[in-house]
Amino acid sequence: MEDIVGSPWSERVSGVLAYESSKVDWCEENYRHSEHVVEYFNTVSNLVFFIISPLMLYLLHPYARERHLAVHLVWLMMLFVGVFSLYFHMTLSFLGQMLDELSILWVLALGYGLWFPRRRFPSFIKDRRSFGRLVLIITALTTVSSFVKPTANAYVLNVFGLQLLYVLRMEMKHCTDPKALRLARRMAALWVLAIACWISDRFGCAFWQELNFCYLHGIWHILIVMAVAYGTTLIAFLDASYEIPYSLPGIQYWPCDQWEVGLPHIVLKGSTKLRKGC
Ligand SMILES: CCCCCCCC/C=C\CCCCCCCC(=O)N[C@@H](CO)[C@H](O)/C=C/CCCCCCCCCCCCC
Ligand SMILES: [Ca+2]
Ligand SMILES: [Zn+2]
Repeated sequence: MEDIVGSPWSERVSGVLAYESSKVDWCEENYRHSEHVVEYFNTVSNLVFFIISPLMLYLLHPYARERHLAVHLVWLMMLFVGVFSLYFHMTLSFLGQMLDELSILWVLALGYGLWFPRRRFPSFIKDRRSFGRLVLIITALTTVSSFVKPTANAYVLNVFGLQLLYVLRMEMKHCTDPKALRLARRMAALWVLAIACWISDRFGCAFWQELNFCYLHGIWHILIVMAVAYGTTLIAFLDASYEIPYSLPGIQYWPCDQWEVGLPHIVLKGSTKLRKGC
């Protein structure tokens, strides 16, 4: 028994679970508010995932019901990203870092598989099913290679994020709906603010420590979840306009549509019975 406990394998397992076993450490001072939570504000700020994800699941339900219930997996997985991100900042463990980063990778992959516009598929891809398989293979390979140099993972994810924004920009070129254009501008503004916080926390920590303001990574959590809420609604709107145009998709804001304040979502103004009858 002692042999098993003392084996290199069990040492390795407890190593990856150990507090501060990750090589990544954000600007916020460690153990400032609690001896059990390494980065307190960075941990607590993940609550935004648990507020926004259920709301988005509820708000996108009419679109998901009409298009495909698998759409719900995106915000269900965002809940897991929130859990893993919370665990990572609470412990700064290597396991926490990998769960946090790999869950983001798989949400991005799911989003690509579900929503990547059909007309932009590579020429050798026939349908969405084959495209899904290609995304699955690339994601599985990226998952394995993420263990080679874990400190590079976050940068790779940001490159995937940039590619996603490029696809969205290309798609918006054909869009004339003023509400969708405003939504796209807001999403871009949120993303720019979010990434500025992420980079500043990573590379400008000495400056922020002088100002005694080390909360930028926590603010990134809040802004990026809002950017994803705006981005997924925009992609869902474009997808519905091409794939289920009879449903006459529109964009509305919850709780206040008049002022366009809050969370955006899709409303389907067209009759779905019409399609089923034809
Ligand atoms: C046509 C494709 C549609 C794809 C839709 C995909 C929707 C989900 C996209 C991204 C999920 C991002 C979740 C962010 C969680 C943050 C957790 C975190 O802070 N982790 C850090 C460590 O604590 C880690 O260093 C962060 C790494 C960088 C992550 C980069 C994510 C890129 C997000 C791009 C979002 C653009 C907005 C538009 C979304 C539709
Ligand atoms: Ca820290
Ligand atoms: Zn984080």
